[in-house]
Amino acid sequence: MSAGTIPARPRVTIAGLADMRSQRQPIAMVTAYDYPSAQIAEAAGVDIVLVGDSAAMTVLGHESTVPVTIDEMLMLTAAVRRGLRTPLLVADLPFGSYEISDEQAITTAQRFIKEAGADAVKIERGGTSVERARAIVAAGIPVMGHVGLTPQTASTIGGFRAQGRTAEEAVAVFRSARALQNAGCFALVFEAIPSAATEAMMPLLHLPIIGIGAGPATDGQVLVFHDLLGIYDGHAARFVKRYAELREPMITAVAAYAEDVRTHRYPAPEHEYSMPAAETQLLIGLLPEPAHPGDAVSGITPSPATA
Ligand SMILES: Nc1nc(=O)c2c([nH]1)NC[C@@H]1CN(c3ccc(C(=O)N[C@@H](CCC(=O)O)C(=O)O)cc3)CN21
Ligand SMILES: CC(C)C(=O)C(=O)O
Ligand SMILES: [Mg+2]
Repeated sequence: MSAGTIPARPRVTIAGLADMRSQRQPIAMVTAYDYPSAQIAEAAGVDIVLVGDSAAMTVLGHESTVPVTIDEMLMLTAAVRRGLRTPLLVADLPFGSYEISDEQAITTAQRFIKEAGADAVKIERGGTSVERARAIVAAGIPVMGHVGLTPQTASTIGGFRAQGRTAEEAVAVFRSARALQNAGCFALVFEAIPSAATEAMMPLLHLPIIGIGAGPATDGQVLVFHDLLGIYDGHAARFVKRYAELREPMITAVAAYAEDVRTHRYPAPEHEYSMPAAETQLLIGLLPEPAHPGDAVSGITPSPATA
C-alpha cells in the first residue's frame, strides 16, 4: 500500500498525549535531525518527534551535547518541520540558551516556535529550570521537562551515569519532576533512572512521562534515531535497543559505488543523457581543434619540463 492511500492520521496534540496517558496508551517518541529522518518518523507513525541536542553527538560529531548552538538547532528543527505533519514536534533548547534569565529562556523558546516551527520546547533539570519552564509556559509555549540523567550538565552529575540509584537521590529526582509538573510542563522525560524508582513515582505524577532508560512503567519511551537504527558509532548506553544495523549496509553501498567508479561500471548507459547525433556533429564543428599529441591533456597543467 502506498503512503498516499493511507488515510491521514490526525495531528498529535498536547491534550491528545494527556488522553493517551489516562487511557494507558503508550506514547512512542523518537529523535530526528533532518528532513529524511523526519519523513521516516512521520511514515512510521510515531507520536512525538524530538529534535534532540543529542544532534551535537549524532550529527555534528561532538563528544557531548554542550557545544551545539541555537542557530544549529534552529536549522535542524526547521528541516524536521518540513518532513513532519502528524507527530508533535519538540525541540531541545541547547545548553546556555535558557539558564541565564526568564527573558533569555522566553526569547530562545520563541525563536524555535517562530523561526523553526516547533510545537513545543524541552529544557533540562529541576532547580532554576523550574522557573524557566514556568516563564516559557506563561509566554504561551508548551514545555517538556527532562530529569534524571541530564546530559547538558553531565559533568556535575558524574558523567553519563544513571541517576536516582539511592533513595535520597531518587527523592531529589521526584521533587524536580513534581516541581516541573507544577510549573505547567505538559510532559517530562525520565532519563537513566532505575525502574523501581520510576515505578514508585509514576502514581504521584499526573502528566505524561516519557522514559529513556527508566524502565517499563512510564507512559512512553524515547530513543535516539541513530541508536535504534544502528548508525551511531559511539558507545551505546544500556537502554539502547537496536532495531536495525544500518551502518554496515551504508558503508557497503558507498564502497560499492566507489568501486564502480574505479572500474568504470558506473555510470552505465541508463544513467546518461542523450543528444541527437546531428547536434553532436554540429558541436564538434563549434569547439576548438583537439589538442595535438604531446600537448597538455585537458584539465592537467603541463609541468615546466614538458610545457
Ligand atoms: N546517540 C546518543 N544516544 C543517546 O541516548 C544520547 C546521546 N547520544 N547524547 C546525549 C545523551 C547522552 N546519553 C547517554 C550516553 C551514554 C550513556 C551510557 O553509556 N551510560 C552507561 C553508564 C550507566 C551507569 O553506569 O550509570 C551505560 O552503560 O548505560 C547514557 C546516556 C543519552 N543521550
Ligand atoms: C534522548 C533525548 C531525551 C534527548 O534529550 C536528546 O536526544 O537530546
Ligand atoms: Mg537532549
